[in-house]
Amino acid sequence: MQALELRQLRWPAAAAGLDARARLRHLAAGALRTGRPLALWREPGAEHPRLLVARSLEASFTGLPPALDAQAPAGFAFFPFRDSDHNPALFLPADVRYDVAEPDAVTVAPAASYIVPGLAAWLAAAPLEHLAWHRSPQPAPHPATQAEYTHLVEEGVAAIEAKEVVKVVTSRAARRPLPAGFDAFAAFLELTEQYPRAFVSLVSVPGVGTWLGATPEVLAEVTADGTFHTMALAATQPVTAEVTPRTAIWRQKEIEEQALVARYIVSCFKQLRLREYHETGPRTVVAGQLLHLRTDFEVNLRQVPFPNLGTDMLRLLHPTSAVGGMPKQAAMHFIERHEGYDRAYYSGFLGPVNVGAAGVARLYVNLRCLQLRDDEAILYAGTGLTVDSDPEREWQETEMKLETVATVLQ
Ligand SMILES: C=C(O[C@@H]1C=C(C(=O)O)C=C[C@H]1O)C(=O)O
Repeated sequence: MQALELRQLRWPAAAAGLDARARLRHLAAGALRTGRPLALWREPGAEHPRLLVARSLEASFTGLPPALDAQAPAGFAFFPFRDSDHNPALFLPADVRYDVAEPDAVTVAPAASYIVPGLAAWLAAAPLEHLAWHRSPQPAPHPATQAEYTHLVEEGVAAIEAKEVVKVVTSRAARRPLPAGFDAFAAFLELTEQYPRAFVSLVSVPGVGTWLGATPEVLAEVTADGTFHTMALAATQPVTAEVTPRTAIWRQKEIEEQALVARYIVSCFKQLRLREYHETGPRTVVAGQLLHLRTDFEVNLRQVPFPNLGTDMLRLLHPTSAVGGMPKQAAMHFIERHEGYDRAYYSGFLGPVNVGAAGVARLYVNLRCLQLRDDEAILYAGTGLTVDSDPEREWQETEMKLETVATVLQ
């Protein structure tokens, strides 16, 4: 039904000289200029990026995590680690869509028909050189020194020893200067080239800020063939000449850490009384320059009496024990008391719901990301702790994770 109401705008003759990526950039520039939220993303394995522009910030505020079913509104979810006034939960309605795979059309939803005249004029306007990305009005978070992070890890290990938590994921922010002439749009395209298997995104929202990242972690997916998918991703080591997915050896600590995440997912299925899931793994997978252990969970939605499984699982899963810990509430409490900075949208989740096709949703954990500020970027990374964690190693692990997105700052 929805498709019938969508309106297609054609690019005018004036835009004939712009290729699809230049058009993508031009549409993003228009959204920024008119103060609208936008999301650019490239799904793992997909050739082309997509763009979604919401008609307004007000229309993008939301409460509950999105519903993952074919009848739910189409849009792009952008959720913080923890909701707050500074970091609102957002669902950008799919008011304007552009898919580089269909370079000649721009699709406009009925709710945004009032912006059609302005948009049509913009399509014919000359492209801008410089894009003014939305900025967060919040102060930059405190970047932890190695001594501070060591202390945090020690406190985490002590909390595990005291049986306050079984696992906790600590994290930190790091500040890096932006190279001269840094262009976030070009950086987004660079990440899509460098990490073909990651979910690469650039989200910019007025009053909220601009985030760029390349994440390896699916939170909740519903695909066109009616499959629900989630994963337990944890444990980290660098790829080297000797250590590849085929040869990697994992320590007991890492195996246990990942198993806890997998067990948490199974406990969510149990809570919903679902038994018919397929579990594959754990396997060693590559994410950029890093290796992780991953277990995949799949449910054939056509064979189980759970029409809302995707929606229910999303609400149970976030924040997963891969970014918070276990038990969930105790780990969240530890993080709030000890971490000493605002994670904002790092380790939240993001992704499209019903955008490419109705009934298809792809939500990812927002990892390996940075927040863009006036002349610097804030990078974020965390590590899952267990009773055997060594602060020096955990620091090194955050350094390696920061490098994934830092490649665009060189
Ligand atoms: C927390 C992060 O990553 C998560 C934690 C991991 C770990 O502790 O080994 C591995 C993958 C992710 O689930 C991050 O990238 O910041």
